[in-house]
Amino acid sequence: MIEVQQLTKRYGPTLAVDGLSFTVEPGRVTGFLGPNGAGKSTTMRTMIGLDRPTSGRVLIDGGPYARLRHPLRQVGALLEAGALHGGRTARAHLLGLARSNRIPVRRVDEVLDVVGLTGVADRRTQGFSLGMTQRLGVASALLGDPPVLLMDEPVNGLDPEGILWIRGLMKRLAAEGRTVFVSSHLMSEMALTAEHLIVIGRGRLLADTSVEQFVARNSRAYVLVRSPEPERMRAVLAEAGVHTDDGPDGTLEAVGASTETVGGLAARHGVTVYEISPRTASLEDAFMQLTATAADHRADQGADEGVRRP
Ligand SMILES: Nc1ncnc2c1ncn2[C@@H]1O[C@H](COP(=O)(O)OP(=O)(O)OP(=O)(O)O)[C@@H](O)[C@H]1O
Repeated sequence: MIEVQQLTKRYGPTLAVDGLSFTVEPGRVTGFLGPNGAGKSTTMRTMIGLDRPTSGRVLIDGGPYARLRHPLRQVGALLEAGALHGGRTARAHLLGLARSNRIPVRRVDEVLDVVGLTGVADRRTQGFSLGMTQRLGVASALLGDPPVLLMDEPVNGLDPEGILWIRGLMKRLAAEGRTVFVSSHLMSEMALTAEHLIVIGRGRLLADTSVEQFVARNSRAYVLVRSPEPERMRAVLAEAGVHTDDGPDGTLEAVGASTETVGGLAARHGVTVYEISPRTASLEDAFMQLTATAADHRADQGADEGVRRP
């Protein structure tokens, strides 16, 4: 379990993380979402002691990271791809980590197998593609068989096969009872991988919710109506108790009605329509809306303005 308690991190005038509190539970993948610059990487770095909080704290399984006796056996982290010593082979890199962290060396072959790098284990990493480097990063994170895993944008740079692989891996690790905390700036990616979501903007908590609830609340279904007489159409729909919002290019969005209802009403009242089509707002739209007021550019702004609460 990871407990973030009133975490604040300031870099000079920039408030990167602003009084953030949430808990990451074991046994499920928790997605950590926010637009660029929201404070995700900073939060994750403070979790493993790479950044010191300005105030507040993070507890990993009840204690601060600095006090963990065998950090690599308690927390595995994939934070920056590419931070490798290029002259070494993948196997040598993992053996070095295993030895310095008192991890049995047999784990090296096990994790190479898990990430699919057995065939290139004795090649120097400087020739590795981004995808292979990312896989080696995952192998390093898994080396100590840790109960807590942190991954910062793990699908970045991966091809479609690599993306499927990492999604499956994260779900498997969570199903084994581990705490799996994964950041992304893509809602659609998290909807496919995570069970729970922590959404932040400008360093503040915007939502702490199950993916199911987020989808149910935010996948707004409506019928798009294109008509040369939109105001008549709006009046007819209103009389039937159907609320309309303005859509793009003079269209109407009939909320919560079926295409049959809208088409039937138009025919009965002789309103000309060119298009009646069912639509669903995408999760990405919902995420953008949630975080819109919390976009970056905060260095010169008051920290309290414009942030929506869940
Ligand atoms: N070492 C640093 N020095 C100064 N400012 C920093 C530093 N690290 C991060 N910041 C600033 O803190 C804010 C949060 O950055 P952070 O990288 O944590 O966001 P993020 O959500 O991970 O974004 P991204 O998705 O772009 O990685 C940004 O305004 C960033 O410019």
